[in-house]
Amino acid sequence: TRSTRPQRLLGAVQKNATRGDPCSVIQAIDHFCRNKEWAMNVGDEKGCILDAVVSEVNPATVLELGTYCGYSTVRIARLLPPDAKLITLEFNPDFAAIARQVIAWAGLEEKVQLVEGASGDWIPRMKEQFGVKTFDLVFLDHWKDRYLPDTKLMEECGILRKGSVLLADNVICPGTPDYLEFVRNSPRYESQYFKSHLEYTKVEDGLEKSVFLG
Ligand SMILES: Cc1ncnc2c1ncn2[C@@H]1O[C@H](/C=C/CNC(=O)c2cc(-c3ccc(F)cc3)cc(O)c2O)[C@@H](O)[C@H]1O
Ligand SMILES: [Mg+2]
Repeated sequence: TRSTRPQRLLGAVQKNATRGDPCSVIQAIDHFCRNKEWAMNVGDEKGCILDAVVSEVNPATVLELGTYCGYSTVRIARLLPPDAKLITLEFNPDFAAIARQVIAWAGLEEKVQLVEGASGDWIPRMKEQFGVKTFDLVFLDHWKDRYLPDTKLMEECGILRKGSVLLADNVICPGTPDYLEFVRNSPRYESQYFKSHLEYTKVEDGLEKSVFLG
């Protein structure tokens, strides 16, 4: 049977990237998506903004919602200090299997814990399951209608602390209007929009950075 796009993306990584070299994995995926088949990775342009926020926050604990093929997982994990931890949630087992191999090819398994399951089920269990009290940085890139409910859930579960940074992809395209309205109008967040473009296209998109004020 015909391979899937994530399988072909993994093939491009294994063919063109150097094992243990995260930058070559990122480049291989961006080249594949720009020249062969578009895929919903945060991409190189928004990826540079992601890199800047990760470097600024210098997080010890990161939560990623929506792993897909692991592109942003690799982008983030490559910038983390040695004993920092990135937990990434993915409920599609086929995508999770691809992402594990992409993360392994980049040599970042030690820093990444990929958890298969739905964010709504796992957010309440972060403390007991992984011993993580709060997250310094959360990257939201899963179903767009889950950004707001999951943010409210993270608040309720107490996994955000004063100063925790939420960084949300696709706030313009496909768009997350209810989430954007919430973080921009809630007194509990200080929000900032980073204008960019939809990955590998000229369409406007951007990232919203929201600092939880406690
Ligand atoms: C509650 C829950 N729990 C766990 N995993 C979850 C989860 N909800 C989803 N997932 C997982 O996360 C990824 C889903 C990502 C959704 N992203 C997008 O839909 C997306 C779309 C575009 C896009 C833009 C213009 C177009 F014309 C077409 C597509 C661009 C993007 O950057 C996107 O992120 C995917 O791997 C899915 O299994
Ligand atoms: Mg996205």
